[in-house]
Amino acid sequence: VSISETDNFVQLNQYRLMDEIGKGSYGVVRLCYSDFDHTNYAMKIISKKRVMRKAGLNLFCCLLFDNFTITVMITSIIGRPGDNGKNSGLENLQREIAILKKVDHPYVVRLFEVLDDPSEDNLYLVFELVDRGEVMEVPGKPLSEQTARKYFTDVVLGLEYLHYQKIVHRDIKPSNLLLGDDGRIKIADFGVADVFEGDDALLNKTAGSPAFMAPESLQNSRDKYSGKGADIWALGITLYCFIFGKVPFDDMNRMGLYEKIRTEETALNPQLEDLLLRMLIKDPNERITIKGIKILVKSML
Ligand SMILES: COc1ccc(C(=O)/C=C\Nc2cc(OC)c(C(=O)O)cc2Cl)cc1
Repeated sequence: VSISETDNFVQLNQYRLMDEIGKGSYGVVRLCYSDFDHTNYAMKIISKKRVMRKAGLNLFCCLLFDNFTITVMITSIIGRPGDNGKNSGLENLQREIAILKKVDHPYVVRLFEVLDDPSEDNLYLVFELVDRGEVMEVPGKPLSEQTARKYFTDVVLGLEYLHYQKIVHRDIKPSNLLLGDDGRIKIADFGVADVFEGDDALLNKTAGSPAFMAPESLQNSRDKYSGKGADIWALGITLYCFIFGKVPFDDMNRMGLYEKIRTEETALNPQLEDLLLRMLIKDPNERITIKGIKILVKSML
């Protein structure tokens, strides 16, 4: 990887890096332009050190002699029982890249190239640019029902493809759904995705974003839970976000949030829906009255 800092932009091989267009726990995504094919791409920049640290690896120590940097990687993988160390940072990264190389579907983001200079901390993933970025902000402006249904259908087909390929995504949420100029959705971010054998992934650790975690993944029992089922739950929370512009379960405190996910009925309970429908009856003679509303609300409380 030849890196040149001329003027005020970075050139990586044929790619000229431009504005930052995405940011997350993984690192940043920058818009980049290729001199080869005169096309824009999205470049995800991942710090290998940060990935290692995040995976609970000990620090490596770097001894500097003269101008040589002899990096002695003294790492001890703090594996959790049953992890058999597969969660070390670089294994995570290799798994993510292997999955990205395997997927090929109109509703899943496409990886074109990986630029990895062993002597460099950064790893560069070159993706197709999905022009309009994240489908929506959460909390944010709800989508119209028609738009919500359109996007939801794309995600369902994209997720069906991933499950068919024996991949569970494990972090389905609006910020990982990118919107193209063609109005189609692409599922992105396989940072915590997993491949499985047989009919389903049997998981025992949580992953992804707390507000989208399935209740069965938050039980204190050691029982394993279905990876596909957890993706479907996250898809449900995502659809709720499309319609209401916010997540159904929220709490300042992580434990409080988990309790709500485990126990609280989804705010859109049938009675609320029933009340809404009765208030929105076109025919005023059929429409619910204040008296009727008070009876319904009382039965809801
Ligand atoms: C306003 O215009 C915009 C156009 C494109 C973007 C954009 O692309 C953002 C994130 N992109 C990505 C993120 C990923 O993970 C977190 C992955 C992955 O790891 O699969 C791939 C991509 Cl592309 C943003 C704004």
